[in-house]
Parts: sequence; C-alpha cells; structure tokens
Amino acid sequence: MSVVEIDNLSKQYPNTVALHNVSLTVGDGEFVSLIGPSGCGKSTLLRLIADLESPTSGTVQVRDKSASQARKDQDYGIAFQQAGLLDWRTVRENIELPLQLHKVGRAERRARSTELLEMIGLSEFADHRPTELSGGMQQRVAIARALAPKPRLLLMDEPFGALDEMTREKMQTELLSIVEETKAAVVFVTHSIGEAVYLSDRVVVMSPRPGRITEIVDIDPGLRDLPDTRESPEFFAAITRVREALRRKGAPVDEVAGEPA
Ligand SMILES: Nc1ncnc2c1ncn2[C@@H]1O[C@H](COP(=O)(O)OP(=O)(O)OP(=O)(O)O)[C@@H](O)[C@H]1O
Repeated sequence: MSVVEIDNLSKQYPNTVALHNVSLTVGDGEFVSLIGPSGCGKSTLLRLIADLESPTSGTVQVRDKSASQARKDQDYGIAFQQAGLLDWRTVRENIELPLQLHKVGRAERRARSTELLEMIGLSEFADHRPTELSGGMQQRVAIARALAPKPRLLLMDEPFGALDEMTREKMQTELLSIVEETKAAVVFVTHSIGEAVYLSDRVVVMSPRPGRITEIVDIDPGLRDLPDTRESPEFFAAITRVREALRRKGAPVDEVAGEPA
C-alpha cells in the first residue's frame, strides 16, 4: 500500500518553475531520500506533500486522502533542520504538544512521552528547557515530537544538517531504529549522498530548472546489515551510483530506458 502518491505535480513561482511533472509513490514503511543540487525543488516537494504549499497542477495524496485533509488529520510528523522546539515548554511538554492538539488525555500523553523520552535516551532531561540541550539532543526531541502521534509518515527536511559528523552518524542510526520500531514511512531531504545511501530504500535524484526527478536509485536492503556499513565496498559502490546519477542530470525518469515510470 502506498503512503504518498504524487501524480504529475508542478509548482510554479512567479519567476521559477520549482517543480515540473513530478510523479512519485512512497510505499508503506519505505524510506525515500530526495537529493539534488541547491534549488532543484526538494524542499518544495516536501512542503507540497505537507500541504504547506499548493501545487500549480497535479495531485498529492497521503494515505488516500488529499494533502490538506491529511494535514488536518495530522497524518504525518514533520522535522526540519531547525529543531523548532518551543523554549517556554519543557522537553516533555514539547513532545506532548501534537498529542495535546489531538486532544489526547493527560495520562495517555504522559505515558507516550515517557516511552518516547526513553526511546531517544533523554528521560533525565524531561523537565529541562530545550535551550539547556545540545543541538543533537534538541534534534532527537524534535524527532520524538514528530513521532508522538504514531504517524505512518515522517517528512524530514535536512534534520541533521546542522550537526557535526559524529552526532549526525549517531542520529542516522537512531532514526533507522526508530522507524524500524514504528514502521513509519519517511521522505527525507538531504544534501549528503552518504546519508541518503545509508538511510534509504530508494534515493530520488533531482535536477533543477525545471525541478524534476531524473533517476531513482534502489539501495540494497542488505547494506545496513553489513558489520560496518559505512566502511564497506558495497556502501561506496552505492555512493558512486548516486553520484553518477547526479552527474548525468539526464532525462526525466519516465524517459530513462529501463527505468519504471
Ligand atoms: N516562496 C518562494 N517564492 C519564489 N520562489 C521560490 C519560493 N520557494 C522556493 N522558490 C524557488 O523554487 C526553487 C526550488 O526551491 P527549493 O527550496 O525547493 O529547492 P531545494 O532543492 O530545497 O534547495 P536547497 O537544496 O538549496 O535547500 C528555487 O529556485 C527557489 O528559488
């Protein structure tokens, strides 16, 4: 079953065609990364899925609903580069915020935030303010907040972009175990080829002017189970495949021979 169904989506700003005829399906529990040069429309595509923008033409469906209905129903969690936590609320209160909006009762909210705090390893910081946490810790809280209502879909726009390399790798590993546990599908925007390869089932390669999908690179699901994935020749081979796809900037995916539309 598909979680996101994007059909012939175009987005035109007054001076820019940000996206042109983009079609993409994201399956249940699938991890899909969007990668491409600056300005190719990655964030625009994510914002259209989240109904934070309206398309010029084409459609987006989230779990068989229109994007706007899915937003009203809060069918997805969002995490962006800036953790975007509310400084006047404690860490626990931040995590509970979407549950409050869902009108979940106090006891259930507390139980869920306790479970999530444990999952992200920050139980002892429950009553701290976000400003007392490091960038990586804040990012973990933002992810826990996005996961609180148990969404089947997570939309993430460079959530680890501001972190140092070591914290970033740790967060990537944590994110994978979190989505494995919650079975959420993820649409993930990144500038890092390594990050895209490490996390994804499929890497969607985009090119600008007009923004479109040029190739989709499948990543071997066995890659993550290798003893030291990031050091393995298989990992570097996959990175090379994505890098070459980025260099090709070829025809849209439905015109690339042998590629599915
Ligand atoms: N609100 C807006 N008004 C006008 N043009 C916009 C707006 N938002 C984005 N654009 C344009 O649309 C194009 C795609 O922008 P978008 O932010 O989606 O790219 P991106 O691939 O996410 O870039 P980056 O990797 O630099 O974050 C760019 O040319 C940008 O200038």
